Amino acid sequence: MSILITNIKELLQVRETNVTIVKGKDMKTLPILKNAYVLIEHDTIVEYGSMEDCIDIDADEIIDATGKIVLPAWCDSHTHIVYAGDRTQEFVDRINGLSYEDIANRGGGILNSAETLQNTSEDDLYAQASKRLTEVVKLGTGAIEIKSGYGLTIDAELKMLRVIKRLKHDFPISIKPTLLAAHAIPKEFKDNKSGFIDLVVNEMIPAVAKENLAEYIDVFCEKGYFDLEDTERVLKAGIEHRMTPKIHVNQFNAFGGVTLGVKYDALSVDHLEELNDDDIAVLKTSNTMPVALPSCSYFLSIPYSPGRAMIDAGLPLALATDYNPGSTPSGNMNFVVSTACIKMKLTPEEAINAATINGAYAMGISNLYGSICRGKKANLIITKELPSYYHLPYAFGENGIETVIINGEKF
Ligand SMILES: N=CN[C@@H](CCC(=O)O)C(=O)O
Ligand SMILES: [Zn+2]
Repeated sequence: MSILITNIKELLQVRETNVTIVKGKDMKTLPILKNAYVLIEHDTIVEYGSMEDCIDIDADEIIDATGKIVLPAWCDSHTHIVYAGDRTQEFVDRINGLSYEDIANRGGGILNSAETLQNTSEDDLYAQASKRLTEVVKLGTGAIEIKSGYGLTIDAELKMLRVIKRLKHDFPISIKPTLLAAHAIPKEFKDNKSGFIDLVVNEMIPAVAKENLAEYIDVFCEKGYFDLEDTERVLKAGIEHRMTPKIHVNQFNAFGGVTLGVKYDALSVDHLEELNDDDIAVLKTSNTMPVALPSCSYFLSIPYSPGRAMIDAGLPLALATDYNPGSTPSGNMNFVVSTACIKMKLTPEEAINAATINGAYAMGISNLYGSICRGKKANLIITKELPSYYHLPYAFGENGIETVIINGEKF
């Protein structure tokens, strides 16, 4: 099967060499080809170029993209898309004055989602997650990371990870599974946090590793959740079981989580709404990708991660949704890109780099995803007719996407 996309008004993120990360001022550059074509064979981008050179190319299907933009599908490197039910009541409680912290302190929040998930069958959980995943792929997501963390018991964490495994099997997009056992302290361990860490380290991580269900190990390193010592214990155990750290840090407080992540060579450190100069300095010495989650800031009305300062300091930056029932009930990467431009002052070029190639880096797949490059996977977005690619972040809330191609097939 081959597809030839012709007359593309603007072909974005075209890379002649297989660039796998973009940092600092290079993020301002988004290579673009005007009046272009792309040729896909099976699941791979095999050629692209100017329409002037598109002669004698035949394909099983030709898509005329006159007036339209083509770009790599979004790479969403941080989600909790496998969850049960919703937290709409907490949403209303927050409108009426409670904070995210107040809700967690009275036993709601993550514990609320964990209770619902524990009482949901694996099939039902799969059905709920698969509906969400279908929707986000239609919104242009072509690779995604999915975390556990609403189980908090061995059985329920395994249930979540098995659902992720089924999604991986049933969907054409790339899915990366993460074990986030240390997401909140279960009620039964309220006064025995170290007992819960023992359970995570001695039982959950080995059980998950035995079934090979997670590539990454995550911890919610935050005041009231897990401190540096807890985080270090979990990361070490994960690494011993061949999982790479990829952690939640600095959402509400900056107290050394970034340095710890870098010490253990985390693939990414995510959230970073509260970031200080030391954090930026240590990230500069590392291969760790900082990941910002602007829809979480929007939904919780908390500060936005200082993406502008990070890029100006020479760092790379990735953008992801954080799709989850409590802090970000949205998996729309288009909104993330818009919000990063509007609220974090990223240029459209920086935001698109952050949501494609750098998002792929934060999932360890930027050799195959995140740019238009010969030999890379054919995961592409074709927009509706648009005046220019600026309209993607500018016309926030509008769905500019017409077609999504995943692995060389229309989704
Ligand atoms: N902050 C920790 N975990 C999720 C939210 C969890 C929840 O509220 O359900 C996040 O990344 O925002
Ligand atoms: Zn998260």
